[in-house]
Amino acid sequence: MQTSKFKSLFNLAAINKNVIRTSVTTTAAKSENLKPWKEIPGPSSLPIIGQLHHFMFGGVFTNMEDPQTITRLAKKYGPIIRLDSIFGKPPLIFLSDPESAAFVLRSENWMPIRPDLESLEYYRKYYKKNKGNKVRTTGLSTEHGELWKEFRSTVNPVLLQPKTIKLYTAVIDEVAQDMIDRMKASRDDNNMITKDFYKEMNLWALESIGTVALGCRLNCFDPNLPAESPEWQLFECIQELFATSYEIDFKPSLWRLFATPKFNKAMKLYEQHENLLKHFINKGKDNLKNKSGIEKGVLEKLLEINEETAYIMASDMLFAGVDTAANTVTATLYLLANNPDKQAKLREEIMSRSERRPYLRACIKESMRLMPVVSGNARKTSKMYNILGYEVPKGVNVIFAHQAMSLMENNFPKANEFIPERWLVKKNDPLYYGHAHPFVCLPFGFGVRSCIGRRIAELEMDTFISKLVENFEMEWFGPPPKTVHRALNYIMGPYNFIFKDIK
Ligand code: HEM
Repeated sequence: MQTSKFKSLFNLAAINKNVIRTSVTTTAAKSENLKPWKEIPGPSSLPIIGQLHHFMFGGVFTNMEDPQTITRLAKKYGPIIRLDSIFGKPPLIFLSDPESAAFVLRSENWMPIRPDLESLEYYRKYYKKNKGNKVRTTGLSTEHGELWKEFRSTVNPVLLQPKTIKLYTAVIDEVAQDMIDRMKASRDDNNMITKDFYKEMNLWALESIGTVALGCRLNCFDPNLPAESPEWQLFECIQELFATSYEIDFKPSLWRLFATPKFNKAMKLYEQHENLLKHFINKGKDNLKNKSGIEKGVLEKLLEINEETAYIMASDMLFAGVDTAANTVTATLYLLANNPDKQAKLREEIMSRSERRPYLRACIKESMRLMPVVSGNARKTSKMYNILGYEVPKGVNVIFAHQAMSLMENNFPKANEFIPERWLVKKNDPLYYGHAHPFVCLPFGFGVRSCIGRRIAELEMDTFISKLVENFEMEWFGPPPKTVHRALNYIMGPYNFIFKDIK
């Protein structure tokens, strides 16, 4: 039981509301001093339909895909916003107060529950079981409690060891070089990529994570790959899965009450994904027979635990590691193309061939602050909280609005500008990132449940972005690309990049 009390020590200036904060949070709070959950500000609620009308024409959630929705709501309602239960989905709270976020995230750090991909959880826990499959642990993305903890403790030593990740340096470099060659070959006379840029970045990310999760090159870049090949099917299946899961997991949907056509489609796609992964893991196992070198890679180590662990982890890596890396690279390229001075500075660092590349790291961090692929982390409360004077009950999904907080001037000065230097300058510089509360910007999540693929993602992105900057002078024309918020923030284009060869 959490008993400690935190006092709020700093001002909240960014929000239009005057919120006088006395205490932040405590689970042992005296509830008589707290305002009830229903009084938390938020869109109005009607009898029976609750807040549903706000999702309809003209409502604040009509355009849920607008990444600025939470910023707008925070301006209107303040740092804590309530959304009631709709169609069986648990109620939701958006928090844009970093100290409260810190308290909840820390308090939930023993066995955190992250509300996420509910339809995938259903597929893994119930749909498979109904078909006669034994299901013990379903994976990091979908498991909670003791089973999650046990599984995470088993796979942490495999995925978080720098020595193991380093083994992939050469093959990740090979994938990046192949993608550069593919991009060079697909430019028109104006040095613009003629292929679908969104797909291209996703192909790069799938090919990269495939080397780790499946222990083999998928060869997705092969221009002669037939549409019915397992490689292409896997790529298409992942894209479709994300679109379908968004429709039923993140938008109001009745699938929790009965099997809707979209729900049935999602189950079919999850099944197809599983079968394709098993095919590729078998290919990876064959590769292991001809392996040279004694150091064991991720697939080999996971297979040593058992085959189910290798499959579950591969599935999670492909779910969590493709769109995330692809969108982060696209965002970084856009920001570099739009800021030629920063791009030139980065090129200088890369061309120096120094092993340390602090400016590259700073550019990626800054891109994840300004245009994050994950707009907010989330936890389901395992107990009652006092947040900013309100009683927040157990079982509520709390979304920490990191994207909104990261773009507030009181957290990061010149918040809307791309300034990688803020991650490198000293304390006495007003731009120094450390002046912001550490829970404002958490692109890889927090604590024991933070991103297990972080090291792999960093290796992939560092390698690919370095090669891009080394090979191309990147320019951008026209307005910024459109970004839509689904489960993640997706950069949808138009992709007005120009990739000129470096002379
Ligand atoms: C730029 C790339 C990426 C970003 C920004 C990112 C971000 C995140 C975030 C925010 C979480 C939730 C953490 C939390 O709840 O505290 C997460 C979880 C996770 N990520 Fe990543 N991720 C990236 C790439 C990857 C890659 C390449 C993999 C593949 C290995 C991966 C695998 C996972 C898995 C399996 C989880 C669930 C962990 C758990 O619940 O125990 N991610 N990621």
